[in-house]
Amino acid sequence: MQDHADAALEAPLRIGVAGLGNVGATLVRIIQKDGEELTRKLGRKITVTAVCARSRSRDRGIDASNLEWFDDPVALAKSDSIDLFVELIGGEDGPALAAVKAALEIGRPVVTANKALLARHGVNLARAAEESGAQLGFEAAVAGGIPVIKTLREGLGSARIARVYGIMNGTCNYILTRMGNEGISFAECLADAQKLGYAEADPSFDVDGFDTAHKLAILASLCFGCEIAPDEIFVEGITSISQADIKVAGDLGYKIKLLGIAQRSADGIDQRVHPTLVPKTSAVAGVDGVLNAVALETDHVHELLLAGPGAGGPPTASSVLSDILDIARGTKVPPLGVPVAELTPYRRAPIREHEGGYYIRLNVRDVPGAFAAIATRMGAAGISLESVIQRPDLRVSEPGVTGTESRTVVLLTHSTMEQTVRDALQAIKGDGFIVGDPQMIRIEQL
Ligand SMILES: NC(=O)C1=CN([C@@H]2O[C@H](COP(=O)(O)OP(=O)(O)OC[C@H]3O[C@@H](n4cnc5c(N)ncnc54)[C@H](O)[C@@H]3O)[C@@H](O)[C@H]2O)C=CC1
Ligand SMILES: N[C@@H](CC=O)C(=O)O
Ligand code: NA
Repeated sequence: MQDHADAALEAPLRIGVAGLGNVGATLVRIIQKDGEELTRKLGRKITVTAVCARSRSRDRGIDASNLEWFDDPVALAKSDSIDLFVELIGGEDGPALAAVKAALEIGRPVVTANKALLARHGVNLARAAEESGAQLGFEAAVAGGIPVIKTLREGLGSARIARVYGIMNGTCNYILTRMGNEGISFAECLADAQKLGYAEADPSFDVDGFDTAHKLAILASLCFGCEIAPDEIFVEGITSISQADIKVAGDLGYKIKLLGIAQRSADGIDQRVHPTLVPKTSAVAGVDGVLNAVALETDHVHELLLAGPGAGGPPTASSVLSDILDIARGTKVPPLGVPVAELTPYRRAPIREHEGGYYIRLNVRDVPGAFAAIATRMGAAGISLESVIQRPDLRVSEPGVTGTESRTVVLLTHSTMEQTVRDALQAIKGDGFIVGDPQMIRIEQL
């Protein structure tokens, strides 16, 4: 009791928030609404005293009457009128970078949800934080509301992690889930994800896989103690996934998820992001809609799966708030789990050919000899097929081809080297028996 009474006498923690969009405005609303309860929990008052936003007149559902307004995020970051700076502008460079750097350089704690910024500049920002003794929190940057950064920095601090994988983009998971469950088009699902505040300002970061890659690069650094290396990641997005793929995969016992996977090997670290067929019985297959899941395979606790909301204003703002509370409590942790000098240079595992099963969808011309030619190419490459399915009911339109000229054929391969599959498909395409490009999706037996 006495401790709390003493702590209540501490000066309030004055927070400055730059960026009052979806996450920023939600954060301010939550702190304004729950302020008294937070103060009771913490034994110290926390309050948003200053903000920086593009428009002063927009109604964001917040009480702006006592807020100091800044037009320049760097001026806010450096202002003596705040104790902690929150960056919710977004973007890997520009004002977000300038403001975060400015705050850290003067020893001011920073909380950000900006994974693009951290993937690109995380090591330098962690170094700046270390040099000035400032704390840098970014729980919201990876898997929205799931406390995965805290788990890695604190809970699993001593574990050796062999592999981290998961669903790390709420927008893509939401799109794939609704396309599958409701048969809605990709474009309509994306528009809804945007309306719900899940998507990035530029949604191509979501659907082309780069947002997942940013998060994976940050996770890989925390898991493996290496530098952050977003450019070393193989990235494939979900824009080529059709209703037909989701339907056939479902009939074969799989769901399609956009996974990020980072794996330690004797030669380095392998990181990849791509749509993946996962068995319906796997834990990640049950993670639908805007939910994310991160699986951590460790030496002692084996597999740990953390699941929860991956995007949206309230869960993201709640992760920002939990970083704020940690900083208010005086928790001190190196941003990347270890001092920057301890990070090992990122070493990409040599282009080890990916080996696994493949889902291949072809639009096969309705002419004699087509199937025999495909089977011959597969056999010659030594690719063993688990199943071959003809789906005349499912047509994937290709420019210039009417429905009756081709039929959808799906092949599932047994474990094969990726290059072998690619070469065989190239040869099949060269034979002229298929229309358009083959669809190829990796299968993971999780
Ligand atoms: N929306 C989500 O579910 C999640 C978002 N994030 C990250 O949180 C950050 C914010 O995301 P959202 O709120 O969704 O984006 P948003 O686009 O809704 O909000 C960003 C706001 O910053 C403002 N802004 C731009 N330049 C500015 C400047 N120079 N000064 C002041 N304000 C400026 C924009 O006008 C906008 O209102 C991004 O880094 C995003 O990647 C992270 C996890 C989840
Ligand atoms: N656009 C992102 C937001 C959270 O990081 C997503 O959809 O996951
Ligand atoms: Na998180």
